[in-house]
Amino acid sequence: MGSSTKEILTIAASLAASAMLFHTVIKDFIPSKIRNYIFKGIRYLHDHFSSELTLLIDETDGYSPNIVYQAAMSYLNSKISPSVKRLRVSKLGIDDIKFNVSLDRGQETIDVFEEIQFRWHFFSTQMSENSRRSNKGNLQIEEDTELRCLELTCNIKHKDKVFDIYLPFILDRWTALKNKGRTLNLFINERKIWSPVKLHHPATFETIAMDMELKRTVMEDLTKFVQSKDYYKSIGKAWKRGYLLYGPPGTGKSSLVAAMANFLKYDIYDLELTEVKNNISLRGLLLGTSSRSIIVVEDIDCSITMDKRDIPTKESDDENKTVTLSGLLNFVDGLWSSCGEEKIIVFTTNYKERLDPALLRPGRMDMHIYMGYCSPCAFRTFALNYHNVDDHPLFEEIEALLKDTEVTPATVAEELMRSVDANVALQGLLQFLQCKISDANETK
Ligand SMILES: Nc1ncnc2c1ncn2[C@@H]1O[C@H](COP(=O)(O)OP(=O)(O)OP(=O)(O)O)[C@@H](O)[C@H]1O
Ligand SMILES: [Mg+2]
Repeated sequence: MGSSTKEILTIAASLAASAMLFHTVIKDFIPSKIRNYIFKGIRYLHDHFSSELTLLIDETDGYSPNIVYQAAMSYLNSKISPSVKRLRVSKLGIDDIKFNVSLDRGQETIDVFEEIQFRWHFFSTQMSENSRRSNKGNLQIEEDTELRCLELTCNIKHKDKVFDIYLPFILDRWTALKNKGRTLNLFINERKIWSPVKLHHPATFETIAMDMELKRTVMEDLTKFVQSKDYYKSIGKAWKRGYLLYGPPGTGKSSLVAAMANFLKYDIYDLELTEVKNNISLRGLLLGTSSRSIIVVEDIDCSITMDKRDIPTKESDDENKTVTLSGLLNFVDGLWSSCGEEKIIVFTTNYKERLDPALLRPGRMDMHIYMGYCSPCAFRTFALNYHNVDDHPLFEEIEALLKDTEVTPATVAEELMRSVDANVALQGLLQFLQCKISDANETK
């Protein structure tokens, strides 16, 4: 190629690039139809003359999270170039030494890897779903959805390196980080998309105060589950396990879910059913959960109307209007979960007796775990964890009172935290229990 031709191409490419920049500037002033028309022309010019390779990495691949996107986001957070002018900053716990810094939408950063320059651009588009129709012609969803995307650009001559070295490197790094347990995520459903936040729940099986035998059974059950891939395959069942945690408020059900996640190094998907519009959205969300995760539906008795599971006269109508128990149970039975592996589903409730029998049927939830009022054994766990005390003259009296009254572990924990001095804290708990019992006797 002659040098003048090269110059022309360079000028054309930079003109196209400036025009693309122009596009972002004019987007507030020109109607979207005209803007898209102009933009298509500009993009054609740019792609035609440019020697750049551009990869678009969407946050989701259909319904499933795109792990290339997740890995790249995690990688970029540690690679933000000093010239970036808009950053998102967060800190989850006051004890966290570092700030979590990430790119804001619309920002670009440069990463140099093996002397090759890679340009990353983080942006999002608003997809209006007004016009999305099901194959039966029904309007499915009327809301806007934000689609987040990363754009990776480099010289086209590095195409092989991008696919053979750079992206695998980013993915390996992410897998290593995840396995170290540093990046457990808690996903929360916002409309039809899962949003991750870092899971920083300190609960572990050591800190959970519950019957020792039951604790051991749960831990063994989980350990057996993760080692049973071949077993599930051989019996033709989806590799998943269901737990129903029930008991009064403040007995540690949510804490146990966090302990399970920390024990297995699994992410948690906290499924808020009241945020889900219909079975179609529910299906999308469930398909969007990744393997090695715990899906939790808290207070299942409140979040789904039990009688909604009756088969509707027009099933498609019902699918569009509401979330039904049958929609959820289809998943529990493995119809959709067979798309992913190694999943645990947990339902929690304060009122097991209010649950639909369909949910309690043998074989549906593999284990029913009762989280009850504070037992002497649970109290000893708290005393050890909070005050490093495994024996004390007041233990006998406290344990005798705990057998006579119903106090939640949350209340006992609160009483024991009132003082850093073990003697004072235990004395306080004793007085609290004595008052509670004498109040109860008076009202009889
Ligand atoms: N069994 C327990 N072991 C350890 N800590 C507990 C236990 N139960 C309660 N706690 C403490 O009490 C707090 C509340 O407990 P948690 O939220 O797990 O209860 P829950 O059973 O999920 O309540 P709810 O039914 O209201 O959701 C926790 O932050 C934890 O510190
Ligand atoms: Mg809870």
